[in-house]
Amino acid sequence: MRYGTKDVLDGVSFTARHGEVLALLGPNGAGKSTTIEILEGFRMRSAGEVRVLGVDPGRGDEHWRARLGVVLQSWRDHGKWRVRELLAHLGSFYSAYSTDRIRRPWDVDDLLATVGLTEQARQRVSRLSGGQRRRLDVAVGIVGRPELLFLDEPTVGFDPAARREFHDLMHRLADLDDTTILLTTHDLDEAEKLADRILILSGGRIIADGSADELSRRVAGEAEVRWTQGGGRFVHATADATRFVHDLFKQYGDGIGELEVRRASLEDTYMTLVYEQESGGRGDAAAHALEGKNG
Ligand SMILES: Nc1ncnc2c1ncn2[C@@H]1O[C@H](COP(=O)(O)OP(=O)(O)OP(=O)(O)O)[C@@H](O)[C@H]1O
Repeated sequence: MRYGTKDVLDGVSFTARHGEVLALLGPNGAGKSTTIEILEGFRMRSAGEVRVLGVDPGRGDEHWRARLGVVLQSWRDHGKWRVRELLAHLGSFYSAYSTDRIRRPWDVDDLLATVGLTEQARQRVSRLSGGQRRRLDVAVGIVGRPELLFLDEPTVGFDPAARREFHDLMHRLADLDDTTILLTTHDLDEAEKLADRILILSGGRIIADGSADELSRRVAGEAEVRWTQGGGRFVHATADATRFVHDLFKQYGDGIGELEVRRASLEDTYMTLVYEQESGGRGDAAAHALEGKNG
């Protein structure tokens, strides 16, 4: 993707498998929204090849669009509508695209309960709180029972309970309905909890692609083992924590207390990779190492 003379995406290449949850991470301005907008068919790429549900998004028709769900970063229309009316209205668009396998749209009362807006059903959209508004955005995105769902920073403004409910909903969509989900987030904890696979975009390129575990193991390498023994506290860094703990118990048995194994968090991994890329250092090398291991 090129804006004017500036390349903002370069060589971005990935495949999402059916029913997979993918999180797109990266610093501000990395190109996450641009990537998602190209896949949604909202923005025409300058070059390259894209297929979404088998179709080039630049040429997607209404039938194709009805199979997608989109939750945008900020969506501030329809303030005068009441919540239930708005969902019923938007849902009615999808009934023509109902199939034997996927009944469209989602029953409105079921959907309201699912996103936790039953009590607000008769309220005007303009009177909702920020978090309730975001729940409505999610409801709008899934009312057509999409096969593929795009979410751009879905949980900004959610309280911890709403965040957890949202994570449960995403798991349900992916596990029960086989929905493929692509989301962007700046919340690394969220990415770790939700995503089967994480893509890190930095400077318009994908610098890492793998599960949270794979990324932390391959990049940071070492885990930290802590324990107490004979009144002392110990810390040891090792690439093979399982074997180390096994040997530790073999040697000291019941003498070991307060055992703790800490892998590098996704945040550690993310910071390392992005720093390497931004400093023009080993980012590419790390990405290639990952690609090689992903095989
Ligand atoms: N319409 C546009 N015209 C010119 N440049 C643009 C346009 N839209 C985005 N850009 C530039 O493209 C780059 C990628 O922007 P994008 O919004 O995709 O990043 P992002 O990763 O989603 O960032 P954020 O985390 O801040 O939402 C940025 O440098 C931005 O300034």
